[in-house]
Amino acid sequence: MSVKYLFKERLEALWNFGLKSGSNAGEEGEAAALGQQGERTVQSVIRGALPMLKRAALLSVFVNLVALFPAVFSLQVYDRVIYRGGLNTLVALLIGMAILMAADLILRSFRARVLRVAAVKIDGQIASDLMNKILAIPLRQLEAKSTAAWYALFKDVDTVRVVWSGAVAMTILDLPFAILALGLIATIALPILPVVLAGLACLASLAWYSSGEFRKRRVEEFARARRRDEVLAEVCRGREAIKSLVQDDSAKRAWVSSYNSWVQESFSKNGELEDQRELSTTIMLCVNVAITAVGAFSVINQWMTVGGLIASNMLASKAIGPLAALSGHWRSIAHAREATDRLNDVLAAQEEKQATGLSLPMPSGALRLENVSYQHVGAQKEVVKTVSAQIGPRGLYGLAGDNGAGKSTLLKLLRGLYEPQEGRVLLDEYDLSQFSRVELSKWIGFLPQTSQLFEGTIVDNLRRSNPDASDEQILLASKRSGAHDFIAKMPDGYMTQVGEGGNRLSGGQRRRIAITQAFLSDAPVLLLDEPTNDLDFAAETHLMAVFKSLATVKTIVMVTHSVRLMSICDKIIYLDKASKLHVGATPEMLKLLYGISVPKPVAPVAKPTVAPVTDQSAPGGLSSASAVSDTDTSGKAAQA
Ligand SMILES: Nc1ncnc2c1ncn2[C@@H]1O[C@H](COP(=O)(O)OP(=O)(O)OP(=O)(O)O)[C@@H](O)[C@H]1O
Repeated sequence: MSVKYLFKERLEALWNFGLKSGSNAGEEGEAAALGQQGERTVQSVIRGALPMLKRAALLSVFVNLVALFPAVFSLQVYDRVIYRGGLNTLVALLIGMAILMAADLILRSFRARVLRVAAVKIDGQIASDLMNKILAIPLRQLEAKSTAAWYALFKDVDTVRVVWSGAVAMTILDLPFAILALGLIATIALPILPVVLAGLACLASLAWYSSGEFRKRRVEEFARARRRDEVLAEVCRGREAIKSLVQDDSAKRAWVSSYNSWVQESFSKNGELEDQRELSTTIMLCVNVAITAVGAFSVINQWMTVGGLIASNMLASKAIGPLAALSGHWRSIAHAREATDRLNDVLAAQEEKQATGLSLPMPSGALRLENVSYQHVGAQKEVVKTVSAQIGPRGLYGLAGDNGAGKSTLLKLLRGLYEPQEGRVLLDEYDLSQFSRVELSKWIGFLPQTSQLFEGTIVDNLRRSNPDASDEQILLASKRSGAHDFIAKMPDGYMTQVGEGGNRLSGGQRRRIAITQAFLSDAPVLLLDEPTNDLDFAAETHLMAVFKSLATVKTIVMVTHSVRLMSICDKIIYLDKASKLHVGATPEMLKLLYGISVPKPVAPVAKPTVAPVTDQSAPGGLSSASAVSDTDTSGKAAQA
């Protein structure tokens, strides 16, 4: 290693004050973002940043010491240079001050840099812990808060970071040095000391008076700002409904009400704060005037020098400045404390089941509900109450029931997304509650009721649900869902950008991509929530054949209100209003429920457009090229 390199390394270490270089700090943040850090609280993250904060405090010692020198300089200039005509002394003092000013600049920029790195560490770790936590919290807990409330937690991270590494931290670091300035005043201008102490007492009372929110542990303005943001988020999400159903007035009313509530509080509180700020400025001015008056009297009586008067005026602002600034920082501190409590609550929240790590054989796909009950957060009663049923292995099951009967909830219980409060859900002999969500995804494919795509290309979205999927698997799943037809016709094909939430695609196109995602799993169980919603007749026809074919090797349970779709099911599971499950063969159930006979043929199941699917446990499974033929979705078969 060359001397030059060593020197450079030492210099970098000195510049970084023993911290890792900027790029390493980034890597640290990245590692944290990937969830490689253990569980934490906000306090433990701050403790982790303490070495940096201590370095900033150490630098503050030097910064504050250097900051006393201009006063000493003035003292020397007035008392020695002017009275004795000591030009040489002036030059020497000027050189000394130039060196000190340069040192001051370097120390300040070091301190700012150390605080910046501390900010990255604090923000990076809390934000990544929060993100990991949000991803690990059970769906039930996630649903208990609004989207905007989860989003606001990241603003809380900003608040904590700013307080610990911004102006508030600097003020707190500067506070103890008021004593140093007072000591110097006592040495060079003792008669001035009582005036400064009186000023300090006034400012301390003001700081105490203005700390109401800090003492109450609540900043009302920010609580109202969060409510305003929640309304705003809802208005933005519902923009299509607002436009098409002309809900402008109600949207505006909701926004105006939340906005007014926030603005009223903000206006009155900020008015109070401004008054306090003005008062502290007036107190400081009064202190200056009093110092000059008392100083002049003392100089006349030769109790102190003119230099002492000038210097003590400068020192007084050093002594009382941080305390004056503190009155303006209380709300930030109070807000940071509230934010810390909120973040700690979330960081301590119970997580989903961790992976067992066991490599178990693929189940056959037999689902069993044993006296399962489930109640949503905030609901009055159970939506599913002591239900039992045996589903599969293999076969196509239609899950029917009135709106709000609990079908989607039941499907999520079967997927292990909700854990029953009573009873068990079993897949073969395994209780689902022992496995992680990721482990279950290998056994159970799922299609949610609403299709949610994310910004990016079609293929990015497909890979989200199975990052290991090969191009062939993606192609086959797309052909199976019927998505390939429209994707292939797009100018950018699978690389087409879908836009925010998939808004550049039609509802039916989004649905087909969501179905492709479900098909990308090689699981023996497929749970589909209203799969053919938004689909045209031909696409539904195509999928009916696919489902029928897949059901020879998989257990498929689909929630549906479509009698056409129900008619191809082997069995219908009906969830009634009293949360009772009725399972029966399709013809009998359709007659019983809707008073209709199965129209024959409803779907072209006699001549499937999908080749029979081989046992999915065999290598290839869904990806088997023979499983799907290039399907005609024109609906000709249905018309036949
Ligand atoms: N996240 C939730 N928090 C609180 N209550 C919920 C939640 N999700 C659903 N519910 C309630 O549970 C009940 C069943 O909802 P679910 O979505 O399971 O019904 P569904 O049978 O699928 O209805 P639909 O046919 O209309 O889709 C409804 O009364 C609903 O209000």
